[in-house]
Amino acid sequence: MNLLEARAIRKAYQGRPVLAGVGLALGEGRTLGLVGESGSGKTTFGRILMGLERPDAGEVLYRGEPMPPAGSPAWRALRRRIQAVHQDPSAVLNPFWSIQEILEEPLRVQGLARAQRRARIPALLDQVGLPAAVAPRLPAELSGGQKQRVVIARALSLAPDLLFADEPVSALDTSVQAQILNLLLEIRRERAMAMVIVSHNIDVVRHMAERTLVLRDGIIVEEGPSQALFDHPEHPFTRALVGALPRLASPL
Ligand SMILES: Nc1ncnc2c1ncn2[C@@H]1O[C@H](COP(=O)(O)OP(=O)(O)OP(=O)(O)O)[C@@H](O)[C@H]1O
Repeated sequence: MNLLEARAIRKAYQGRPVLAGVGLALGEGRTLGLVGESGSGKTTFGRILMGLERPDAGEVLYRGEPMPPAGSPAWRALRRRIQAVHQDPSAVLNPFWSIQEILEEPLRVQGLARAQRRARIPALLDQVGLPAAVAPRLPAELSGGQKQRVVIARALSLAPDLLFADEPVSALDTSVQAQILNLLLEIRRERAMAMVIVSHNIDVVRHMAERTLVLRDGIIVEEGPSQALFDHPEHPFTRALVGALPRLASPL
C-alpha cells in the first residue's frame, strides 16, 4: 500500500484552474520530486497533499484512507506524521524563542515531560550538524543555513513518515544549498522516511528524488525515474526546462 496517493486532483482559484487533474503515488520511504515553473501549481498541489487545502475534485489517501478534514483531531494526529520544510526558515521560527524552546515545542505538544524534552535536544541538534551551543540562542543569531537546520531538526523531532520539502534551499546562500540538500538525503536514508521535494531547479530534484513529476499549468506533462527523465526528456516542456537551467547558479 502507498504511503500517500493523490488521484485526479482539481483546484481552481476564482474560476481559474490551477490543478487540472493531477495524481501521484508515493511508497513508504521513497522520494518524489515535483518540478515546474513558477505558477505551475507545485505549492498548491503540496498543500493539498498535506491536507492544508481541499481539492475541488479528486482525493488524497494516506495509507489508503482519505485525508481527514483540516483541523479535525484525526487530521492533527496525521499531520504529525507529515512534516514540512519551506523556503524561508526565518518565516517559520518564532524570533522570540530560543532554539531550545523551538525544538521543545513539538515534544511538549506530544506530551513529553520537561526533563524528557530537554534530554532530546542535543541529539536532535547533532543530527542536523549543529553544535549543542546553539540551544540558548535566538534564530536571529544563526545563519540562514543554520536556521534551516533548526527547521529540519524540529520536523524530525516527531519522527515523521513523510517530509515535504518545498524549495528548501532556494532562500539560502548557494554555498550552503548543497549541504542542506545532502543533510536531507542523509536523514532520509537513515530513517527510511518518504520525501516529496518541490523545486523549480531540476538539478535539485534530480539529486534528491528517485522519481520526478513535471508540472506545467496544472497538469503533469511527464514523469519517470529522475535520471532517465532529465537525461532523455520526451516532452518539449521538460526539454526546455533542462535546456533553460541556469547551470552557473546551480548548487550541485
Ligand atoms: N490562495 C490562492 N488564491 C488565489 N490564487 C492562488 C492561491 N494560491 C495560489 N494561487 C495561484 O495559483 C497559481 C499556482 O500557484 P502555486 O503557488 O501552486 O504555483 P507554484 O508552481 O508553486 O509556483 P511558485 O514556484 O511561484 O510558488 C498561481 O497563479 C497563484 O497565483
